[in-house]
Amino acid sequence: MLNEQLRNIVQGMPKAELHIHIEGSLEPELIFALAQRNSVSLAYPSVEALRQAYAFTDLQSFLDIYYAGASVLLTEQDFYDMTAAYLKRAHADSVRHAEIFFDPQTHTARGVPFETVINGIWRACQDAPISASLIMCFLRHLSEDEALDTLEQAQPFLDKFIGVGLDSSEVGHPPEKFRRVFERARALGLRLVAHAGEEGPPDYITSALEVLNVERIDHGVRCLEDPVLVECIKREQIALTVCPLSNIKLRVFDVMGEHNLRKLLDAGLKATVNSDDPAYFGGYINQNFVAAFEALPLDASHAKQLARNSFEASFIEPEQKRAFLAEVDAFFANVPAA
Ligand code: HPA
Ligand SMILES: [Zn+2]
Repeated sequence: MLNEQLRNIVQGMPKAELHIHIEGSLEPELIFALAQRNSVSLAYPSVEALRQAYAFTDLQSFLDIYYAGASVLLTEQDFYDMTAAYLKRAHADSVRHAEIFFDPQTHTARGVPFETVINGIWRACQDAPISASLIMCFLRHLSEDEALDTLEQAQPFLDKFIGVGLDSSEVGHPPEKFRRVFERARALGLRLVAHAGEEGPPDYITSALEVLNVERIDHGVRCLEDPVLVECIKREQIALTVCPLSNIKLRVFDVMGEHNLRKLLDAGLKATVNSDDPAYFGGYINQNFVAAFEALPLDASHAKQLARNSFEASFIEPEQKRAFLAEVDAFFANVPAA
């Protein structure tokens, strides 16, 4: 059991969340409520039955259920309600700022208009108790032409999102498949991130950096297999948005005690802790901190480092960033061991 002082520290410290798929925050109860509201029929008879299906063996087995869950989202209000619920939950976890992924192709493929998706999510961010911005992800199992088409559809909404990312099935869909669309996004002034090195090999991290020019790597835990890559990530101060509970549920590591979060920090890498898909992986951001700190040799000094990393790695304006970092330092001023 985590001692009470350390638990209070990780729960109360100001933090940013940089790796959260908004569709992955859709709780089974809300899936059922939206299915009823929209007269959508579900393959599961009850909330409990749906929750029982959340036994994953790898990334793909999760994605199949995650896309099925998202099928209840039809109206702007649905997207608003889902996002507002996450933001309220994040606020309770002392999250001051969130950079939220959304997957428009999951919805446009079902006939939901692009503007319905982005307007609902964006409006909830405007009404939120915390600072929040959006990152539009391309589904890597689809073609680059489809990603280019999505970026085209997004052009009238460039004031509503700050960057683009790459998610969904990793192995067999290397970053270089999306070179042109990332080049185009960069020319539009968008920030760039990509999932790499979750299930995929360290080479995918290298090509996300070298071919796509991403500024942050989502997951990236497999980087430790390649010492040259580790040196590069360290030199360039590339942040890794690590998701401990996700990595256990999707069997990237067998048990939390084998997670490499402490090793990433010891290697001097700017690792952060995030929830990925909290409704599916058994916990929001603070539960990720608690689970990792319970199983690994991490103390108050690591908590402070992780809180600072989360703001340093964020895409907020420098002045706001300095203010958040000062808030972290003030919080830890009363913690002797930090
Ligand atoms: O963890 C993830 N990996 C890849 N794609 C995803 N889409 C939602 N969550 C994930
Ligand atoms: Zn993810």
